[in-house]
Amino acid sequence: MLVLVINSGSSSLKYQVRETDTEELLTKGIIDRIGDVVPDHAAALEELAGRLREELDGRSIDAVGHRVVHGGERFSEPVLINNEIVRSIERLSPLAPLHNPASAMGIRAVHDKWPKIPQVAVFDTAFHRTLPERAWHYALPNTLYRRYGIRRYGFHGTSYGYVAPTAARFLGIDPARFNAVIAHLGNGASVAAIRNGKSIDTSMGFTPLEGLVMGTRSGDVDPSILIFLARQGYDADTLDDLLNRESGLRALAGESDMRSIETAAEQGDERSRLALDVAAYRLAKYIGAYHVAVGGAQAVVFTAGIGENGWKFRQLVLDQLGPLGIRLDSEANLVTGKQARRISTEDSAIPALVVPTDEEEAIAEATAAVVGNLEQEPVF
Ligand SMILES: Nc1ncnc2c1ncn2[C@@H]1O[C@H](COP(=O)(O)OP(=O)(O)O)[C@@H](O)[C@H]1O
Ligand SMILES: CC(=O)OP(=O)(O)O
Ligand SMILES: [Mg+2]
Repeated sequence: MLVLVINSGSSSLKYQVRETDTEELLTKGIIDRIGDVVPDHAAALEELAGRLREELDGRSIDAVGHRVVHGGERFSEPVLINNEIVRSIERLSPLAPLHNPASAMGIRAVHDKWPKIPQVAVFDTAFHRTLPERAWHYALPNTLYRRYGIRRYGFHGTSYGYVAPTAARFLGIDPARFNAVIAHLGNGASVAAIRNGKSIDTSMGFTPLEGLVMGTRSGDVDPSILIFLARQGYDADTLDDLLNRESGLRALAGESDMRSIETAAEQGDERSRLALDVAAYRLAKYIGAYHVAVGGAQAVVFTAGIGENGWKFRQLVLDQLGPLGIRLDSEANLVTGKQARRISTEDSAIPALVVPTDEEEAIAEATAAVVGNLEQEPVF
């Protein structure tokens, strides 16, 4: 089945076309500067359609799979999209302001352009539906959960669902018996505690803001800071911008891209060094905590842009994990590439791994599975 995978961001649309029967990647690319050079998602889709006509040699797409970040409590599996499902994704927009609105626009644009192609939504939150209540319930009045759905949801689940079994198989462990701590470190970053192959805790919460230091997001802060700032006159939109777009590495180093920060730190820039320190220390603490949560991890796994490529950042984190008996193999840590690999020494008490994620492949497969099982023509 020829599946177009779309990962819509607020200002970009990343796409891949995959033949799921042969696992072949036919083409991939990104259309960025939506809202600027490209006016909107409909225009981005026109651009994409033009590119696909050239790149696919007249072959036509059978299904479209979308990454949708927030699925709330409703979605625990990939679903065939219809109008009611898009509205449900739109209703969840306040809970993932950087992500859900773009997904909904992408879905509507595809429907307007190719009304007959079945579309599937694959949710970042779905993999975390196994969190026990003690992990998802905040210590807040229960009315907030009942009235607004305020609880921990967790994100990057499509990635964890792909990386966890891959890491288990790499180590020769049954994926259903695998205990691990996995760090997904991209623009957004989170950690997941995996016990018996399932998510039992994760650092992102009600929205993708809690937890680690990210490119432009603060991660954990004392909530009183917000109360204090509100009393200074900061309104909700200003706080949203502050925490989601102007904090994290950007606030500490003046720059949100890890490559530039590592280079600047190398050249002696103090702010960049502090940014790396704050981010690595936060992650090391989470790994220690989740080692306890999973009842003893059989592996610590790094994935996504920084996790797969940022060897200096990995070193900063792993150098703090001596108390867990983890020993970094500095040479293995320099190996690059798309293969799963061990970066700890033979005598490390827990293996540290790099396992490249492939959210698009996971989305393509999930999409083909949903569409392959349809008994009748879908109605949007
Ligand atoms: N060689 C590298 N060394 C260090 N960091 C890298 C390297 N390549 C990519 N990154 C970092 O990975 C991050 C982006 O990760 P990615 O998973 O692509 O993010 P997203 O999918 O959330 O946009 C950026 O901070 C980028 O600087
Ligand atoms: C959920 C999330 O933060 O996604 P991303 O890392 O793609 O921003
Ligand atoms: Mg990502």
